[in-house]
Amino acid sequence: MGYQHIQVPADGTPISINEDKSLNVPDRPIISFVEGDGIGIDITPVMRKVTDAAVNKAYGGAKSIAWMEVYCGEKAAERYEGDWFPAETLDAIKAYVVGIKGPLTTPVGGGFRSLNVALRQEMDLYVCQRPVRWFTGVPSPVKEPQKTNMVIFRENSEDIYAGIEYKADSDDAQKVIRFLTEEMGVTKIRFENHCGIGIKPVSEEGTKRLVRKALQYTIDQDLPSLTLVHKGNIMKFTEGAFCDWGYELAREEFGAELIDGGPWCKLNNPNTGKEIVVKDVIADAMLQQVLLRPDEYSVIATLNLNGDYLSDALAAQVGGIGIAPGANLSDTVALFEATHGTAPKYTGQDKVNPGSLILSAEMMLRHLGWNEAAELIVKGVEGAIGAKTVTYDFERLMDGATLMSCSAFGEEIINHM
Ligand SMILES: NC(=O)C1=CN([C@@H]2O[C@H](COP(=O)(O)OP(=O)(O)OC[C@H]3O[C@@H](n4cnc5c(N)ncnc54)[C@H](OP(=O)(O)O)[C@@H]3O)[C@@H](O)[C@H]2O)C=CC1
Ligand SMILES: O=C(O)CCC(=O)C(=O)O
Ligand SMILES: [Mg+2]
Repeated sequence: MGYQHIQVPADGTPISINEDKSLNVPDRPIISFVEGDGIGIDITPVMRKVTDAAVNKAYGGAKSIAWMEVYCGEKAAERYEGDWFPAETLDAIKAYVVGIKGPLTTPVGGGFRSLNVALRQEMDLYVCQRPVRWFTGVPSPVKEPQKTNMVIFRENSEDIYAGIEYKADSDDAQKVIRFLTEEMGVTKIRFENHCGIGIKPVSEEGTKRLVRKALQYTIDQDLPSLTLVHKGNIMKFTEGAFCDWGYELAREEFGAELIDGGPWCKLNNPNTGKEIVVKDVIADAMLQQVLLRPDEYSVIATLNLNGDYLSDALAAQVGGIGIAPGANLSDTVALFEATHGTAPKYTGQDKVNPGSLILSAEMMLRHLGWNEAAELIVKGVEGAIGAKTVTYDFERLMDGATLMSCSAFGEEIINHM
């Protein structure tokens, strides 16, 4: 395939997708990566080095990754005459099936829309999966961080996050406001003048495909519960519908039965026979529940914006967004990325924690079925933290720790594999 700026590694082989949607992973798969803006320049090379070291150690050279750089954000704009989101980047990520990305900048209040959200939408990466677990020794603001062990399934394509919004005073905003007031009988827009408008689409199909993935994951990983997190008491036909459709799916597709007349329900794991409870919690209450009673929650399915808030909040409980990994998934394509952003004040200082992106690569290795290499990454991270050789974010909260740069922390991880 001829690309303008993307160099396809001649010695790699593309991953292909089997009819049942499983992956056909060659011994030297081509994996696309976006370096990312801001601290992307610091963490992405470290992630690649650690990943290569884990793969090499696990398979003694029999397997390796052929990295293929693709461009998005500032680095794309430099190469593609100001185009921040080149079409060939999308084509390549899709064509090569599995990729990993550093964070990308999004201006607040104006400028272009989020490139991160655009990547998810363009490839219909409808699941944002963000595991939250504590690594022994990581400084945490809670007393018992080991009790926090959850996996967030955040709907990644709909909600207010989809970016359908109109600027105050624009013709579009005024048109929507006129439609609402004149044709829909809306009387509750408090200030119609100088009023921005956002739209919150939440569909049955969008909800069910997300909850289906979350419940299947709960079954596959033999976990005790799935919690639907929503603000359905206030936003009844969007967040409330998300909750209703989630329960409906559990009952109709997974055979869940009501507990005490519902709406909570339960099913037996078809693989292990263990009980799985499907429950719901309203989003504001959930933010205090996860702090006070974290061990009562396991898998979480939630809408896009709630999932965004919840993932940073939960990450803080287990040590911060320096070690908060994630994956954006469709039924075929997977694009792994950290939970955090570009942390611009630290750009190029070789300072920040590369852990989030490294643990995103760990998820990627499991996605490829390369579990031995993934285990080595976990071992390396645990070892480096256990030895208290850590980056500034942990060092400032740990007694007796040795401050490591971003790249030196990567080396420590490799030394502990
Ligand atoms: N998926 C993506 O690409 C995302 C992109 N963004 C974008 O990133 C930009 C900056 O957003 P901002 O709100 O500042 O959020 P960030 O997540 O970039 O940073 C917020 C703070 O989190 C801490 N932090 C972040 N990354 C790390 C790390 N690797 N190691 C240690 N600490 C870290 C730092 O805290 P401290 O100051 O305490 O050291 C930092 O100041 C925005 O343009 C935003 O839109 C945001 C989130 C996701
Ligand atoms: O796209 C962005 O700039 C922010 C996205 C974000 O915060 C997230 O996905 O967690
Ligand atoms: Mg976020």
